[in-house]
Amino acid sequence: MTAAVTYESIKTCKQSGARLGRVHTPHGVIETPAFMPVGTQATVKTMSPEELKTMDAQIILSNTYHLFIRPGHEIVKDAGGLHKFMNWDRPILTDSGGFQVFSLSNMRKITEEGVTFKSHLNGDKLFLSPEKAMEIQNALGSDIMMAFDECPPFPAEYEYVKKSLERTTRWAERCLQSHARPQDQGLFAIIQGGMHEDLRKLSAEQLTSMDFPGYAIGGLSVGEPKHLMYEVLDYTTPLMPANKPRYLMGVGSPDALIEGAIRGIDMFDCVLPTRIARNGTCMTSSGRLVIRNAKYATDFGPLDAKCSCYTCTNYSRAYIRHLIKADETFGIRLTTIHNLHFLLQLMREVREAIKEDRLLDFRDTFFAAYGLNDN
Ligand SMILES: CCOC(=O)Nc1nc2cc3nc(NC)[nH]c3cc2c(=O)[nH]1
Repeated sequence: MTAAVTYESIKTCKQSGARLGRVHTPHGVIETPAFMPVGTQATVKTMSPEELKTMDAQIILSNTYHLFIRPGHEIVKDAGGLHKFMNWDRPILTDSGGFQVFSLSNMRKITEEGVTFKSHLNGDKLFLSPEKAMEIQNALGSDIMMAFDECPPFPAEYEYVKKSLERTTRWAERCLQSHARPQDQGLFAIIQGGMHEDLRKLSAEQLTSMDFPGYAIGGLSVGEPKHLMYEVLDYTTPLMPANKPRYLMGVGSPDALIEGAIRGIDMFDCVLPTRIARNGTCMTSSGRLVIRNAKYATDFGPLDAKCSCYTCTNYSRAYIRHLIKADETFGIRLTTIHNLHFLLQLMREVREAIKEDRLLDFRDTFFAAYGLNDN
């Protein structure tokens, strides 16, 4: 049976553990390492699909939990699936809903069967299980689905993390069993194990023995210091199959994207660029810029003189500051366009640096300009 999602290795960087690849999916190819803009409720907030294509977003992420709660996966199915519903014909990855339940819902009860929780919208009592998460993602018709997992809190007791990862493995097995359309949808498993090397190894061994088309690293970017996240990556990515995509969940600051790519990660997602854009914080090549700052009131230059995005080509800091202060939606659109373009452009430059075996040099240059040289 042809797998819906396959990984093509193009080259590895001679200077680091980074690699260039292509992820082939039913809705197109993704050049990796790649950043995935997050479209939680079937939209990357304030962006049209055409604008996302203009900045060459290759794949977007949407949330199973949110679409299950509203409008309901049956409606999306009746619309012809998520691609049709949101008019996006490139790849879509949907998460399993696990993380949202743990991070959004206040009341929840975890059992072997699944998770009972209250809707964060109206308090309705709801239930998610591996089988339910697969039913929803099948209805959405995403190209890459995530196995239903538990992301342990940080910090968490060793014994809790061990029991949790073993249940995540049993849940992954149940996802495989209930996968209705493996020929149309790739199912990625999620490696857990907290900040413990032996538990990460245990989780990786259990999951890679089940031969999923791709693997994610979960349980990170949950409040741990960045050096700890990099340490976990140092000993976890080598445990992952080299011929399958490696996806690091919830990671998206510029420095973490570069450090993750250096450690062999292929795919990233994060709400950061779109979330901080909504309060007027912009990523620029010389660090973060908070546009509300009074000093930009008469600054008629672009957000970033080195940026070629629609926002930097046509509008000034003064104008964008005015719109954000006036709570004008167009202001949020302009900062969102810029932040997404910034990260997508960064990944293009990372791929170029890998091609030329100079990713560590690129990191040093980028960090010096971005103000992250902490060595
Ligand atoms: C995106 C796929 O998500 C899942 O299905 N489970 C899952 N999601 C996570 C999302 C995360 N976001 C962050 N930081 C912002 N850390 C995350 C961890 C997980 C996870 O372990 N498991």
